[in-house]
Amino acid sequence: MWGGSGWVAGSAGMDLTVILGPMKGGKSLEMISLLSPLEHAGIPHRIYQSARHGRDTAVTSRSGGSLQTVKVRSLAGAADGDVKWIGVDEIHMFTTDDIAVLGVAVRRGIKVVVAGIDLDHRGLLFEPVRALFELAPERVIYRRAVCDVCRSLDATHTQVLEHGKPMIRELAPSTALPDDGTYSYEARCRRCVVLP
Ligand SMILES: Nc1ncnc2c1ncn2[C@@H]1O[C@H](COP(=O)(O)OP(=O)(O)O)[C@@H](O)[C@H]1O
Ligand SMILES: Cc1cn([C@H]2C[C@H](O)[C@@H](COP(=O)(O)O)O2)c(=O)[nH]c1=O
Repeated sequence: MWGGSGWVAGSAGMDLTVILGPMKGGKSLEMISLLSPLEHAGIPHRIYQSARHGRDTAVTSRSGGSLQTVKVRSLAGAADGDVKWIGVDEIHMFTTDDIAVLGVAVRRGIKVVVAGIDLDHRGLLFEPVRALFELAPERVIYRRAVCDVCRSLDATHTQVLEHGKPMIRELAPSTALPDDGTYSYEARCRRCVVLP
C-alpha cells in the first residue's frame, strides 16, 4: 500500500507492483527505494535476480545504491518458507511459468515487486511481461529515460547496437542479451528508435 510518503509495509491484501521501462530508466533506483526499508524493518523478504543477467550480482542503480540479491535461474520455490515480500529484478529474463509462481504468491498475500524491460530489442513486449499484465497488477510504474540520441526526456525503447548499428534481427524466444560489451545499449524515444 502506498502511504503518501512511502510504503506501508505489512498492510493486508494482495499486492503486485510492476516497474517497467527501457534500460537506464531508473527501474533499479525505484526498486531500491521501494525495497531497501524492509531490511531496516526486519520484514522477511527475498530479492531475486536472474542468473542470466551477468552485469552485476546485486540490484545496482547507475545512480548509486544497491540491494543484495539471490541469483536464480527459475522462481520455483521463490515463495517457500516465511517470506512476506518478494522482489525480482530483470523479470524479462524469466519465463511465464515463473510469473505463474508469482501469481500464486500474490494470492497467498505475499507482496511482490518486480522490475524489468517491457519492450525487447525489436520493440515487442516480452512474454513474461505480458503474463504479468494478466495478473492484473495493483500498480504499474512506467519509467522513462533520457533519449541517448535527441536528449528528450521520453525514451521508451532500448536500442541494441551491434558494431554501432541497430541490431533488429529476430532472436530465439527468451534470449537474454549480455551486458558485457558484446552489444551497446541506448535508451531511445519513439522518434529515434529504429525498429524492424
Ligand atoms: N540515457 C539515460 N537516461 C536516464 N538516466 C540515465 C541515462 N544514462 C545514465 N543515466 C543515469 O542512470 C540512472 C538510472 O539508472 P538505473 O537505475 O540503473 O536504471 P535501470 O535499472 O532502469 O537500467 C539515472 O538516474 C541517471 O543517473
Ligand atoms: C534491450 C534488451 C536488453 N536485454 C538485457 C541487457 C541487460 O543485461 C538487461 C537490462 O539491464 P537494466 O539496465 O537493468 O535495464 O537486459 C535483453 O536481455 N534483451 C533486450 O532486448
